[in-house]
Amino acid sequence: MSANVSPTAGMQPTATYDSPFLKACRREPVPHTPVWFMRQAGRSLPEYRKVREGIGMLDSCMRPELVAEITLQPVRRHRVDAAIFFSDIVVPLKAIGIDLDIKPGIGPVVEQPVRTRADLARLRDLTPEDVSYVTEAIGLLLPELGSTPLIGFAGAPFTLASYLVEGGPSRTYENAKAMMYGDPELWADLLDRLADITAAFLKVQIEAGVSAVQLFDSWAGALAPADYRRSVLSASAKVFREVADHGVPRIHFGVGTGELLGLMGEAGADVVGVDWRVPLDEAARRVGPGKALQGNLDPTVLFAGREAVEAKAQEVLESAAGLEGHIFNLGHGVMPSTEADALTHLVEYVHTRTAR
Ligand SMILES: Cc1c2[nH]c(c1CCC(=O)O)Cc1[nH]c(c(CCC(=O)O)c1C)Cc1[nH]c(c(CCC(=O)O)c1C)Cc1[nH]c(c(C)c1CCC(=O)O)C2
Repeated sequence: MSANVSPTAGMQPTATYDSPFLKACRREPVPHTPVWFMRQAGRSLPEYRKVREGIGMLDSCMRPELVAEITLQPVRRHRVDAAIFFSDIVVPLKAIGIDLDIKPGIGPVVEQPVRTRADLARLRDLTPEDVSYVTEAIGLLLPELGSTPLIGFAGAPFTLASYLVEGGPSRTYENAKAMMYGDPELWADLLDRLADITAAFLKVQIEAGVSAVQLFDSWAGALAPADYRRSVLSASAKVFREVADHGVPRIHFGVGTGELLGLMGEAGADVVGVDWRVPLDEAARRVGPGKALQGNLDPTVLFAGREAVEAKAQEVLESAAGLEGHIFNLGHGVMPSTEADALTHLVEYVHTRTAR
């Protein structure tokens, strides 16, 4: 049984359930604004670079002890309010047999892109046995984390499709969008398959004991709102619906999604992640009532020195002052060359400034 089942499910609240991060997700009062960073585990940490030496990215995701160690590193060093499970959005695709790799400095590369109806057959259902190393790693992590919540995650159908159809990272998504505009039926079936795989992957993590889940639709900002509504929203909404009755908060995040925030709210998450382009008070108006917000310091601010970091963090806190439920984060992932100490200081700063 997971350590953070809601009291409405008949369980006693636990220290994890009462953590600032989970309280903020539920829009309850918090002792201080909780902080965590997307990509907090990664190349910004010398201890990460050390343990990853000579081990490929995907290989490292399949070694439970290494996954647990890497997940814990930023919690120990920065005292963030949540851990994020060390994995990657393409892990479930690899686990069902898609021939792909994560190339250093490039990202996920798919050997044979998905372009035709026949290619869909390669996307079989994901079973818990396909990712037993994930369940095992979460089992190792929970006792080590104590009351610090663990966030599970998956890639959203559109972002996964962008890698599968393009065959790798893209700036224009021309092949993916060509399928979306040119063969809407095939596109809908592809996104529906990916929604099932994503929901299954999130359920594995929830059953293993994660306290919250985040759906990364990192590249959804490439879409016009009308196309997002017509061709993407229902697949992401299906993922949120599938995990709705598990009692863990669901976070929805994308980059460059200012014009999509209302629709992302409609997709059904409890918390919406916002990048740095839209101030949080304006984001709250766009997302609509009843949802917490997560964000949104520009990750490049961390290169500008302490004074600038504090001033810009203060701006984020001020624009969040009227919100019910704010989780402090960056507007996108930590950049690899970020000074680790700048992140530690930022956590301390937000905790001190918001202590109530
Ligand atoms: C788009 C996307 C991917 N992966 C992910 C996303 C969505 C988040 C986002 O928008 O950034 C999600 C992801 N990938 C990773 C995490 C770990 C958890 C954390 O946030 O700390 C998470 C949440 C580890 C990783 N995933 C990857 C790394 C870097 C590889 C390494 O350290 O060797 C890490 C730490 C590889 C990866 N994987 C992907 C990219 C673009 C890259 C970068 C390639 C590179 O710059 O080398 C695909």
